[in-house]
Amino acid sequence: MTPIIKTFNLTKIFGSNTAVNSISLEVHKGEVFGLLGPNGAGKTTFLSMLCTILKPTSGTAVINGYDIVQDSAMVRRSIGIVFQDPSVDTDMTSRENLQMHADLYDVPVSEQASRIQEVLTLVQLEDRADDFLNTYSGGMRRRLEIARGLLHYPRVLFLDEPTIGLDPQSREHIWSYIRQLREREDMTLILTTHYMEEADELCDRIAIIDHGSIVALDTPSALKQTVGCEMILLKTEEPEKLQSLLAYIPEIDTIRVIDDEVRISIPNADDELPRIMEIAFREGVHMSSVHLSRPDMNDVFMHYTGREIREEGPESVSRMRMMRRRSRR
Ligand SMILES: Nc1ncnc2c1ncn2[C@@H]1O[C@H](COP(=O)(O)OP(=O)(O)OP(=O)(O)O)[C@@H](O)[C@H]1O
Repeated sequence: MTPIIKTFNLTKIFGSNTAVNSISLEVHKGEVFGLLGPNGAGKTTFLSMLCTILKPTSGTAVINGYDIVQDSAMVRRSIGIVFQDPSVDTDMTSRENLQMHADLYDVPVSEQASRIQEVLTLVQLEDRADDFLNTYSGGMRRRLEIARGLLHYPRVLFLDEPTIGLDPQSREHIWSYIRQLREREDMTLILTTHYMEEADELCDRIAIIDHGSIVALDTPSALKQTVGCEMILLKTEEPEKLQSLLAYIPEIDTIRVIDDEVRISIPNADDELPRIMEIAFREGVHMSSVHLSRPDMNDVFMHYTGREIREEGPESVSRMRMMRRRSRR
């Protein structure tokens, strides 16, 4: 796999605070790569260095073959940025807004009209392209921001919390555009999110950042496997009988009885469940409930950071971040 981003001991220190601590990683071409971490973990600082908004204190990174410090102008041409703060001018239409950005980003004049149409179609805003943005919903504005980040054919698109504050339906739409981008535009996407489900659904690989360092990096399924096994929980009036019937199944890691429940720890619980049900049925063991549980990204996050992301709440996080950014300006 060809890396499109490589970071080498990338570090950012603010006074006595090491916000990003010597991060070295590779992002492959065509990947959707997620950054997860608690508040203040260093995600935005890491992204800001890659986007050439902040200079590293030490270390470096190469994007699309260009060094973020030496060749920052070429890095900027290679990337698109969709950051969280709403930055669209609501007294314009989508088409006018995109036209202005096509000029800013030096999209060749002969290609501008067709490219604008292309990105509008991609985010399904073509029917509303000539309406003023103050008539748009939050989800539509976010879609326009994505379209704008794509105008100049970037090789890498950075999305900071792309669906924060959106309703579930708008979120699903954004997910589907992100998937299409990878397919249609042969693009690499780096996103930060506070939604565990989003990271799980969208990302090929996820890096968990805590206190400025990467504490885990792998595919969502591999990360989940590191934190625990899948479980099948069967309630029955004959738990000991069921335990002895199932005990010989070689795939089972452990099988325990607690009260009226048989608890089976087993990899690939989905695949093994029909066989377990068949044995119980054949031997006449009646079950009052069958429950399948597997570790999710919340368990992974908790395992590696010692914190529950739900406690922080994405909306309050969003507000805090906006306030912080405004106070930095
Ligand atoms: N411009 C700055 N000046 C001083 N300290 C900063 C600056 N930007 C970030 N920091 C500090 O660096 C650390 C990392 O912040 P960063 O915004 O990168 O975290 P984050 O993971 O993006 O958090 P969140 O999810 O809350 O946005 C924090 O301790 C933060 O206070």
